[in-house]
Amino acid sequence: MTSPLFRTRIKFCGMTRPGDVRLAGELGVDAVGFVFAEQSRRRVEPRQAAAMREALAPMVDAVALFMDNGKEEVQQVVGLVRPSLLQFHGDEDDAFCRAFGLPYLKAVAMGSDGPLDPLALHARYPAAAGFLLDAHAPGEGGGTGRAFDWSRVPGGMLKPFLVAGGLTPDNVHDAILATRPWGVDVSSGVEAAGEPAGVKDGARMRRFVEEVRRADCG
Ligand SMILES: O=C(O)c1ccccc1N[C@@H]1O[C@H](COP(=O)(O)O)[C@@H](O)[C@H]1O
Repeated sequence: MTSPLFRTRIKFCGMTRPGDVRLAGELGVDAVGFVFAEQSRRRVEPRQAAAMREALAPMVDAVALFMDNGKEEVQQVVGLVRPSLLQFHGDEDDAFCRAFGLPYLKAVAMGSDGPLDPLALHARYPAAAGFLLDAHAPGEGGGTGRAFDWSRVPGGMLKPFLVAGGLTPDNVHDAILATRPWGVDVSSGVEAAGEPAGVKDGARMRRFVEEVRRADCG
């Protein structure tokens, strides 16, 4: 059997423990995310994220996630944590998102009925490295474990996009076949039942990666 050339990128978000970060690298995950959004149950302090970053394998991206945080706070995180990618979930505009000299992903709320217009999105965020299509409604935070209707992902996205929201080891294979994204992003779906938000489950992390690889071979 020949190996596929294309590989769906994987991001595990909302990391709170160095051991989970280490395992993500060992499993071949492409990026891990640290959440700095004010209201998040997975929010970590910059120093905590900087310590977790030490557990990161080489060639794995550290992503810093914000939702309407102030400029000074983003700058502080950039200085301490040294992420290679930023992710913005709030009302930030393109000028704000690109002001930190790092590539960024802009989250797009897919939890409303309106159609997603790739041209309008590109015009609004011309400097975005890509988009993260997440299940939450406009103005809401993510990380809810809720999925959106994958048939709403339009063809002709002009930039790489990640699908997020309610992904689990049980549905990520179908999500990839339905949307053919550049990458997938998961938080709740690889967490341990009965533990505080942010605590990941090693077996679920492993199975999630296996299911993405299975989709890539399909
Ligand atoms: O994880 C959070 O707490 C969070 C808070 C505010 C904005 C975004 C957040 N997480 C992002 O949401 C997606 C989907 O999460 P889930 O898999 O449905 O739990 C996650 O990938 C994060 O990027």
